[in-house]
Amino acid sequence: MEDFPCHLIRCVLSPPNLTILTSSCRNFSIIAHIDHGKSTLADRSLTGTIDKKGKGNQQFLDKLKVERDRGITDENLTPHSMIHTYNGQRYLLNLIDTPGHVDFSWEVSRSLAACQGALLLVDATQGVQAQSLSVFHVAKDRGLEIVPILNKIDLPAAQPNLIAAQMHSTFDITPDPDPILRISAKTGLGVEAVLKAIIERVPPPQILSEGKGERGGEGRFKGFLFDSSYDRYRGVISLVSVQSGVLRKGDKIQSHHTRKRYDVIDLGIMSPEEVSTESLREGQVGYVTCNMKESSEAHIGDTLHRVGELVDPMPGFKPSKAMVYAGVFPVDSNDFPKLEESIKRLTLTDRSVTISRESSTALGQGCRLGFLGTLHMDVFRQRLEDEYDASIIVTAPTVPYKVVYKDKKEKFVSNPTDFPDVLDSSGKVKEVQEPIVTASIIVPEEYLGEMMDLCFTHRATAMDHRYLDSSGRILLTAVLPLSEIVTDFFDKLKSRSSGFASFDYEDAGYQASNLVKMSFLLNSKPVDALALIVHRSAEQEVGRLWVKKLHKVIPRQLFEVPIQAAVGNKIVARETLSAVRADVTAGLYGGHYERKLKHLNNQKESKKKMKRIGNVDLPQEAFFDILSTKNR
Ligand SMILES: Nc1nc2c(ncn2[C@@H]2O[C@H](COP(=O)(O)OP(=O)(O)OP(=O)(O)O)[C@@H](O)[C@H]2O)c(=O)[nH]1
Repeated sequence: MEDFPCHLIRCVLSPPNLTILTSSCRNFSIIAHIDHGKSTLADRSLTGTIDKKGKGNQQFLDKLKVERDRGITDENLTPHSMIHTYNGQRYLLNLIDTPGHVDFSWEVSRSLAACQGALLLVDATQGVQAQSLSVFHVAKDRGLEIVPILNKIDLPAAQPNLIAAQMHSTFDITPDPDPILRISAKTGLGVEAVLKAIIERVPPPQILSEGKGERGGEGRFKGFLFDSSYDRYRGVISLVSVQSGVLRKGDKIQSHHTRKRYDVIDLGIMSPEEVSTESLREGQVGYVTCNMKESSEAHIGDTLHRVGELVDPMPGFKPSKAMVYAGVFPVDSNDFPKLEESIKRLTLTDRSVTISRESSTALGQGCRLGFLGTLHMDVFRQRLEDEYDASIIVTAPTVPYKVVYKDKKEKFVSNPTDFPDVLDSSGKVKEVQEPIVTASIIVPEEYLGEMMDLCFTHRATAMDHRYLDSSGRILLTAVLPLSEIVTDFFDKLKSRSSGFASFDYEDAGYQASNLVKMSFLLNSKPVDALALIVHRSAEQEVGRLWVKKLHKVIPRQLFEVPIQAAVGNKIVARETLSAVRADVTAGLYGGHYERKLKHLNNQKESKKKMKRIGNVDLPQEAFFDILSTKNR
């Protein structure tokens, strides 16, 4: 029998001598759109009370503006454990938090991998939003038991019947008997039924009996590392879901991925604060500290085992994949060490950001950062701006393009400077592919036209829409190139729908595309830092737009400067910056007209010469104006 003593849970939450069967463990998460009541329900169900100061409200206030605007919840995944008695039997309920946005799909799926069920929470006044829909799909694909819940039914504006119908059709729920629970997390109405549903509907963790361990009788220890955090004094704190066996203090463990070995210093459960226990057993979810110094050593999705007791690793481990890249440079290049330090400090708590150094002739030394998505980038940028108090230049985001060669080799290119020049002339390149996403937009029907138009102008394909309910809310889906949504798509979506549209997207792989590298020439000389990758159909438009922008910010020179946008050898757009006219005849009083003409002709000649050999220096401010995403 797989019993385990819960020494410390017992002290905090339950009577002495408590033992719990693995079959009485329930690991679940709550998936919800921002403000639909996730924290309130977690507080209410796990502690039975709501902190008067309102933990939910605290989180509400702590949230970065960008997180609120874009509709995501805190990306800190902390499990909470509690004991609940039902029908005379005690159950250990582990709530594993999940980020609400699919930018973090990798984090969503890793935290869902540690669960067997998910509470799908929908606000009865707001209805289903795009974020709830995409996280729902991830949970469904993982085969989790979904418990649909309608929250905030106490509010006068609640429309429980209408929203329930919306949930039936959107989530493909059979209405008879209706599995949707109707609750008010705030007043506590119906919350008891939620706990009952977790116990009755969510299956217990499946114990994978690996070979017997050295301790005989216990299966081999196998832990799934699904999150980690960093503490200045204790190093890396890993959150682990125990798949089989037992882990105790002092055990020697090994990472399957890195093969590095560690000594377990402390372990325990989260209830909701860390509560140290003697052991973590199969079915349990808890924290482990060992002598792991760097957060980069904790690979999310990795399998941990006891040294010398090999186990089959958990399937599907893949390191996080950056989907959006941007360069970050200090405005004053002397500040680079300080900027790098701030970035490193931030990545201690957000390991999904990739960093490499980048140097640009125009902007000096900087870092190239890779993010999971656009929102992740915006959140990181805002944190960086808060942390690092000098100005930074964040270059326009790019996505990782895939260059496929005729000899079947593939190369990922995320910096336009490395993009092949003119595909046809090299002869080696077969095609270029770009990442695409499946986008979902939920919007009232009167904005459907605007939304379709927006998608069309961003190269959408496979556009489809359907009504979610009788109140006229529509789900619009489309396949869009990721590069089209990394800049200002979200802002346009919000302004063209008067703020009513909610938007989310999922990775949909790669697709061949007619992409070209656009270079910009100042006085016929290319400026590397300005190169862009654009779709062939937009080359004229983008070229014209950019030369106009450059024309505005480049200071006039003593000679005329052509500003050109080129694709290969073809100039697609041009503006001419006129010369500053120095009045060379100003000092000539009287005299013959031909004397003046001679001076003017001399000036013309020397300007021609200057133009031939002259370099146009772009001042730092001009780069700031042009490259900064804020001005795009
Ligand atoms: N009237 C009413 N208000 C509720 C209910 N549940 C939550 N709220 C309120 O809705 C707001 C958002 O609730 P949260 O629990 O913070 O929502 P959340 O989904 O966790 O949001 P984030 O933490 O920001 O992601 C708070 O002001 C809550 O007090 C409910 O059942 N009824």
